[in-house]
Amino acid sequence: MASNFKFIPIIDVSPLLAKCSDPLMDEDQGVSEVVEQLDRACKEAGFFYVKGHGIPDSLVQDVRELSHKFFDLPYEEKLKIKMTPASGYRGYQRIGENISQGKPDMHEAIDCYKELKPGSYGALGKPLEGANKWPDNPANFDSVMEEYITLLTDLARNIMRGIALALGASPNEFEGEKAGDPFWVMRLIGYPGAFDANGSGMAENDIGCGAHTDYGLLTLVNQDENIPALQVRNMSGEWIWAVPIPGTFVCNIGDMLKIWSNGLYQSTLHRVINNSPKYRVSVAFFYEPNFDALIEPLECCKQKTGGIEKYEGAVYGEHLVSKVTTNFVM
Ligand SMILES: NC(=[NH2+])NCCC[C@H](N)C(=O)O
Ligand SMILES: O=C(O)CCC(=O)C(=O)O
Ligand SMILES: [Fe+2]
Repeated sequence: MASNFKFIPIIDVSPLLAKCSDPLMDEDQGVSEVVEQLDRACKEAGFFYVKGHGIPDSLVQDVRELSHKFFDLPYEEKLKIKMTPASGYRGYQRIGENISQGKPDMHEAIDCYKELKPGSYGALGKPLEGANKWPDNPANFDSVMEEYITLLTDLARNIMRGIALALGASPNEFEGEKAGDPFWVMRLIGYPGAFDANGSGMAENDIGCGAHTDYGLLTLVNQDENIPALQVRNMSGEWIWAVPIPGTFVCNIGDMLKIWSNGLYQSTLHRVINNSPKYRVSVAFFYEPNFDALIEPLECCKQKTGGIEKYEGAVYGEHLVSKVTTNFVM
C-alpha cells in the first residue's frame, strides 16, 4: 500500500541475478537481502531504481540516442511509420495524439508490442495484431531495439523471481500460465523542451504524460540523464521526483501485479512534466503477463491481506486492449 514515501529506493539486484538459475536461490543470504528490499519498495512506493542489472551501458545509451535521432527527423519522415488501428497500434504517434485523463499528452512516441500472429488469441488479440513498424532511418534501429528487448525481458523475468519470493511464493510462481510466455510493450518517447510564455515551444508546465498507472507487471524506464521529469504520487498526494540516476532503470509495479498481490503492492500513479529547455527521451519497457493470463489474487497474498479478494479477476490482454483502444485521438 503506497505510503508517504519521500524518495525512491535504489536496489542493487546483482546478488539476485547471480543466483536465479540456482534451485536453492531462496536459501541464499544475498538473495534474501535483495528480496527484503524489493518487498519494502513495492509496499511503500511501488517504485524503485535497479542498479547492478548487467545491461551494458553502451546499449542503454544507444537506445536513447537512436530515439533522439528518429525524433529529430522531419515530421513527414516520421509519418512513414505512422501508428493506426490497422497497424495494430504499432508505430509513430505525433505530439498530442495520446490522451491521459482526457487531455492530450505533450509527447510523441513509437509504440511497439510483442508480435501477435494472426488468430493467436482469437478476438482478444485481434486489435493488436501486426508487426512492429521500425524506421529505416537511423540505420540499425531495429537490431539494436531487438537486442535491448531480449535483454530486458530476461532482466525483468529475474526481478519477478525476487518479487515472487517477496510475496512469499516460489521463485517460479510467475512461470507457466501466468507469465511464462510474457507479453511485452515498449514505448520510445520524446518530450519537447519547455520555453517561457514568449518562446515558440511548449509552455512551461504542459503535461508530458498525464497521471496514470501502468497496465501489466513490471516497467523498466531508461531515461535521459540530467533532466528530472518523471514524478510519482505518494499517499498524501505529493509528487516525488524519480530523477535520472545514471546506470539505473526506474522500475514500477503495474495493475496486474496489484491484483495478483491482492493490493499488497500497488500500481502507483505517476506523470511526466518536462520543464527543462531540453528535449527529453525516455524508453519504457513493460514486462507483462501472458497475453491471455487470467489474473486473480494469489492465495498466499490473500492470506496476508485479510483473506478476502480485494479485486475482481482480469484477463491481461483485455485490460491492455481496453487501454490502447481508448488512449488515442485519431
Ligand atoms: N502504456 C502506457 N503506460 N502509456 C502511458 C500512459 C498514458 C496513457 N494515455 C494512459 O492514460 O494510460
Ligand atoms: O517518460 C517517463 O519517464 C515515463 C513514461 C511512462 O510513465 C509511461 O510511458 O508509462
Ligand atoms: Fe507509466
